[in-house]
Amino acid sequence: MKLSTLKIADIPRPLLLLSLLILALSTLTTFTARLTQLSRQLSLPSIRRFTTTSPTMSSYAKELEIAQLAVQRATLLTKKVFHEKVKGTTDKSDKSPVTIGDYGAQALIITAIRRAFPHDEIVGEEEASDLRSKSSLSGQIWQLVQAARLEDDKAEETLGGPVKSEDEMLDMIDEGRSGGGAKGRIWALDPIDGTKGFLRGGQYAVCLALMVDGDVKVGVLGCPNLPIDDSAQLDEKAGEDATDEGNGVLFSAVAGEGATSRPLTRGGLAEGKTIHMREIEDITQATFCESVEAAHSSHGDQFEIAKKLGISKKSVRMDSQAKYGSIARGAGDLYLRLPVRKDYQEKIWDHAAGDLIVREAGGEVTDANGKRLDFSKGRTLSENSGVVAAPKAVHAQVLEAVKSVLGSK
Ligand SMILES: Nc1ncnc2c1ncn2[C@@H]1O[C@H](COP(=O)(O)O)[C@@H](O)[C@H]1OP(=O)(O)O
Ligand SMILES: [Mg+2]
Ligand SMILES: [Mg+2]
Ligand SMILES: [Mg+2]
Repeated sequence: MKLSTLKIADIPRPLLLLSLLILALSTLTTFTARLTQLSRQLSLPSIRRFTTTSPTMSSYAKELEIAQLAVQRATLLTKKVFHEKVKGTTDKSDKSPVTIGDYGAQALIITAIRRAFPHDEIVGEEEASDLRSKSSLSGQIWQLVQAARLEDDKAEETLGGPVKSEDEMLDMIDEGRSGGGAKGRIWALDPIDGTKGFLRGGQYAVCLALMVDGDVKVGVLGCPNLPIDDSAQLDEKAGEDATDEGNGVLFSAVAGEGATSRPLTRGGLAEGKTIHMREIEDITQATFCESVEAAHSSHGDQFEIAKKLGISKKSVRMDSQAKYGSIARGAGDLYLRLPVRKDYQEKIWDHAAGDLIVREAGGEVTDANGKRLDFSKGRTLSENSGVVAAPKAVHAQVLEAVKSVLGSK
């Protein structure tokens, strides 16, 4: 029989039904993929939820993978600098320290974001102007950036390959200049949070978060010096004499999908585990975390708040957003950060990832007035004052103690 004379009636029924089924399935798949893409572009969470076909398929799967791999790769560089005696430390205009580790990690992470999401904005802590006039420092960073490769070709390919030249590296650092705001997709990046801890041999974190229309949707924290074991409880020495030997954890969260921890590796991503905050039956037994640096939060107020709650255990002093990660996995319970100075505005990159990870692990994060942290106001949390993070069930009780101590000052 000639093909041109083939009639539908001549095709065997089972074959016809099978062809129709394949056609219907492929049309549905294309339609669903297009709808997901459209909803992402328009930031329509309701459509996105509807089109997510399986509960294990994340709404921000690609963003999460890139963010985790980029942070993991950057920790290869920061770990190397952590072990160097000389860390290329300089002072910024606000007198805070910055090292070759901070610049190198920012260059690596921004390069990965630029390759995967060329239209997204980035709010990064560092900028390259000082490096452009200090060529020896820039050269040292370039050596480190070239050496920081994941030992997994597929992972490197996912990240879009290495930084191409020293000039590109400087340009990438400067791509973190966005002013932030309430519209669109904006990444918040702190390449080394807790630089003072990093220099002292304490805890530090590589922090990255994606905000969409001012809301944090994806958060990743790389903490090379925290124990891998989620159940390792913090003691008062946890923030001191830290090392990455046998340690290193990568925390992550996607809005509405929970929080996860996995060991940091030198290659691809390790298997992750869901993490939860600890359920506190008796607040007097809670472990509370605070900054090491007395200039960053009020140790005096925090002591009074703990006393008011009946907590007699000494606080755990620890640098960086490692505090958020630690309470999110129940290694500690509370994180208090009460302002020392009225004029200091917290930076979004110091809180975005940690805020989401704690909330997704069953916690509540507000400022000292009980307001949610507002990441939509630009590079700083200008509408907030301090941070109070606690398991949901006891947050109101903790906040009451905060208000009572601050109100009586
Ligand atoms: N006066 C301050 N109050 C609160 N945080 C501060 C203050 N000065 C600096 N910081 C920030 O605290 C963060 C470290 O927090 P922690 O003490 O919990 O480790 C750093 O990112 C640092 O920002 P930066 O160094 O970028 O200026
Ligand atoms: Mg920081
Ligand atoms: Mg920093
Ligand atoms: Mg800094």
